[in-house]
Amino acid sequence: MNRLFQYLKTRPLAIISVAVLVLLYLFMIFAPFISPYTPTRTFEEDTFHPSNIEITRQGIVAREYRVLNPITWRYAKVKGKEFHHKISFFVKGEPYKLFGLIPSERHLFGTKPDPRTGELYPVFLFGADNLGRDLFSRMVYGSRISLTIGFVASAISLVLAILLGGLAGYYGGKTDWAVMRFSEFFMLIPGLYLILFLRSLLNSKMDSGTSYMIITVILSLVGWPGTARTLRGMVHAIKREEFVLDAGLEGIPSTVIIFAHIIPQITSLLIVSTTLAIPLFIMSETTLSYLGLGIADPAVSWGSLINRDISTLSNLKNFPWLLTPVYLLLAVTLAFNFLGDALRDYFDPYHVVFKTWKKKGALPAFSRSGLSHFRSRSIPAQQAAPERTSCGATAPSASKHKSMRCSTVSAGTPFLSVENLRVSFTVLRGASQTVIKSVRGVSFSMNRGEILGIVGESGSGKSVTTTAIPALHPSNATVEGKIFFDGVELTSLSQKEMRTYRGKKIGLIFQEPGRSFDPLQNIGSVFLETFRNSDPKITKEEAYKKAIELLDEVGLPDPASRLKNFPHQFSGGQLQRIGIALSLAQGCELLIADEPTTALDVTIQAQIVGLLANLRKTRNLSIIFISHNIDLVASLCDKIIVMYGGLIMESGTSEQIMNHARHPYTQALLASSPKFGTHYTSQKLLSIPGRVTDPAHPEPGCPFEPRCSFAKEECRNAGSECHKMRKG
Ligand SMILES: Nc1ncnc2c1ncn2[C@@H]1O[C@H](COP(=O)(O)OP(=O)(O)OP(=O)(O)O)[C@@H](O)[C@H]1O
Repeated sequence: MNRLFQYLKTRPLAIISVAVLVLLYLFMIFAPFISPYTPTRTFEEDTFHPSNIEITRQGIVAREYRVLNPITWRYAKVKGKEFHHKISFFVKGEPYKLFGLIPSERHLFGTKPDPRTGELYPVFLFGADNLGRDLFSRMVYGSRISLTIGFVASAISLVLAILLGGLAGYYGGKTDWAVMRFSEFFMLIPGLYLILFLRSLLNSKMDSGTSYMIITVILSLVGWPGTARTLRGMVHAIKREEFVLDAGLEGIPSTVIIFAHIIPQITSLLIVSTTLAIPLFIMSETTLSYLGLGIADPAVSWGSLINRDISTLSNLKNFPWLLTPVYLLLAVTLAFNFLGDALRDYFDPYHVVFKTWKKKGALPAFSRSGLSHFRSRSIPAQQAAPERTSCGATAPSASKHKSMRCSTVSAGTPFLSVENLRVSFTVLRGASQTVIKSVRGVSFSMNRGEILGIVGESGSGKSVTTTAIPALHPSNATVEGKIFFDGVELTSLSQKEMRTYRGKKIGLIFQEPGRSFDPLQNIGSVFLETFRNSDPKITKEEAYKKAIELLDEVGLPDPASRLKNFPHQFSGGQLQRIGIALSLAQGCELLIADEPTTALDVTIQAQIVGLLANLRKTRNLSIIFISHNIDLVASLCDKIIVMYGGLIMESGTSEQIMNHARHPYTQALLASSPKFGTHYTSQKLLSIPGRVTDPAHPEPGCPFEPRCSFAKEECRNAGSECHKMRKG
């Protein structure tokens, strides 16, 4: 709150707006005390009386105007000082009950009884209306309806918008369809006509309380669809963000995901739409009241004041003070808009305001309980003193699985072994279901501390193969085969058991690191939550110290000062480093790097590759490195797998693949890769002819056969082994 106040101090218009609104709401709460009279009190002799307050040498006085000009029939000043009535504060006046409870007769200001006549001369701060009622008192009382109706109606419509828009965006499908059609019904008719239509359906003679309730409900019903549709679009987009998908895969309940991950992303939108909706609702109520369909007598609202007091143009010309409620409405609308603008900027971390804050060293921290992406959820297993079992299990939870399944583990067992992996997806193509056979029997293994490269054209099945290891496949996927990780067969684990591995022992980094981070969470708090998940008692200082060490290890310059920064304040390469550091913070043993350098320029690519190579050396980290760039893969990896059409075409050490490639597909890949130092004029860059195989209709034999210049009849038959390779 203090931070918000500090920020608002840098926005003078917002501060003025807050002051105006606070004042108005105070006036509303203390209306009977602030206003000299009740809104229905009439002074029959003073119809259309102008403001009569003057500042003289004697102080603030109410001047008598009770001389009518016989030509204009307007009041004229009565000359002479005896016609002044001194205005006093906390004077006795009409009795009332403050908050309906505390009886009192004191009013903020007024005149004292005339010593000669004992009469109370009326005070008109803004003048009087056609029945001689004090306009100021009526405006103060009118604010009770106008200001609350805006709040209540916008609160109801906001709740409706969050519920319906949120449900539609999050669940999609039939829910989305139903909510959208329902909202369209309300949006088809222009707002004002709809309000008038709904109002006209109801009884025109209602008491004040009923008319207040009815109007609030009508305004809420008309107000929700716009916000709901915007919310639906945002929720729909956010739920596809990696940090939200990851949370879902970790088994976090939908309600937690909605409230911890999604709602915070749309807070700024909600705040802005609420602050903008309030004046809109106030105006709508005013319009209704102006048209005589609003708040019923004897209650007053600003709208009803405008209706009754300025309903004829001659009134406006002769008695301009009757326009005061209009000016007030304008002021309130502007105040809400300025405040809404400032709040939107405060809650938007992308806004330039953060630069100013950074300079002052007072960056606002957006701590969001429960917010994190999947990297930030667990125990740094390596740091948490691993307990070794006879089978070599390293974490306590892993040892449980180990005890069940380690009978197959022997001394020479590879760290990771994938056996005959098949992954297919059932999708709708047109009206019929199609099975996409993305991975069709892939086997490979790697040792601890090894770096394995996977190359192949787009769609060859590299990502599907590797995301199957931590079971990151969607619900329409069917996975067959076995995956042994450190002796534990992963495909037999339940989702709950899998969480011990996914994002923890098995870390992942992707092509676009920015998408794995919650944009509203600064890096320091991401690390803090990561460490707190495993050690709830860890202090902020300890967590930050560890985070700084890790960030230093991955080569982020000046890590201590960067903890306060948000994801958008880092470059792609820096975010990739942070992602790696977060994986390490959770005790990652196998890092799957899916095209981690594709979105980076060559200098940064080289730095990230250097970092991975270094981590393998210092931490004995095992890495699977996926890339289209076969030269880059060869520079980093011990072994390379070449994939195409969901199959391994060829595998071997980097040296074998680069210098003695035997499969025509590998040779074609190498030929189509530009060589460093070669000018395009001296070496023609080749492309592989033909179209990439369709995984919905895979070839029975070698998938490369239709594009291969060495293809023979036998390549079309069952079996994918290349005849060139068979010949040795
Ligand atoms: N969820 C899914 N539903 C249907 N098909 C999918 C799904 N995910 C992947 N595929 C298909 O599986 C095949 C292999 O995809 P994969 O992402 O593994 O390719 P890739 O080799 O990693 O390509 P890239 O280099 O472009 O990332 C592609 O044809 C892809 O369209």
